[in-house]
Amino acid sequence: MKKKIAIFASGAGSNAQKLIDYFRDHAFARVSLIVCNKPGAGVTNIAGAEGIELLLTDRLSLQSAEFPQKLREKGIDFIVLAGFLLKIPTTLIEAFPQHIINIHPALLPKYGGKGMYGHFVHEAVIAAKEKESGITIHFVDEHYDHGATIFQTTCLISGSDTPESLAQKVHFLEHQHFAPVVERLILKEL
Ligand SMILES: Nc1nc2c(c(=O)[nH]1)N[C@@H](CN(C=O)c1ccc(C(=O)N[C@@H](CCC(=O)O)C(=O)O)cc1)CN2
Ligand SMILES: NCC(=O)N[C@@H]1O[C@H](COP(=O)([O-])[O-])[C@@H](O)[C@H]1O
Repeated sequence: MKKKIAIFASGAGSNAQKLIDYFRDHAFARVSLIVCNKPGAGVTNIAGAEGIELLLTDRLSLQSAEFPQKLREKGIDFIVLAGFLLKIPTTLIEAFPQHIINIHPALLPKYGGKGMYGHFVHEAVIAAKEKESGITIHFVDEHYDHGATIFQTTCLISGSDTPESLAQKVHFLEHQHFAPVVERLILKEL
């Protein structure tokens, strides 16, 4: 039986699309659910185009005692956060211990925590005149961007880089590395 991946996303969904493409016809895993808290977000259109079940949620529903059971009933094995902007509650973390991972568009522990998402991250990195940035893939714990690091890789920042050009460099790294890292985690438990 293939492992079932649920992608949690709130935005455009470029990482979700890369994960879906990577695990299409994959030997031992597939993306079977997309969870989103923003009706109309780009990722909801990807769910429709790909014929993948979409579960719309909100802060209250996510925190309900029923939510983890809902995912279990759908046979979800792994939860992958790809630009999801709500805090994952301990109820869900305890229901999926070491099976919830997140990608952050910077080199944690710097530039993480509440308020550090999307363009806010790249603006802070550029404002600090950092010489490099990158991505961090980590397990999710009850705090933002605090769980154990699984993978990190970097990109150089030039003097002419803007938050927008840095975002493009970081997206390139995300699209290259996220799916293979997810695959290696799943492979470990087969
Ligand atoms: N328990 C955890 N939940 C989540 C984590 C995590 O590490 N532990 N990672 C985030 C993703 N993320 C950074 O990688 C992140 C997302 C959002 C925020 C944030 O400040 N959100 C705002 C609300 C934004 C909105 O609703 O538009 C807030 O909490 O006020 C910080 C970091 C996903 N969940
Ligand atoms: N702190 C969380 C955070 O900032 N996540 C970031 O949101 C973007 C989502 O892009 P996408 O919707 O195109 O995949 C990605 O760059 C991801 O690292």
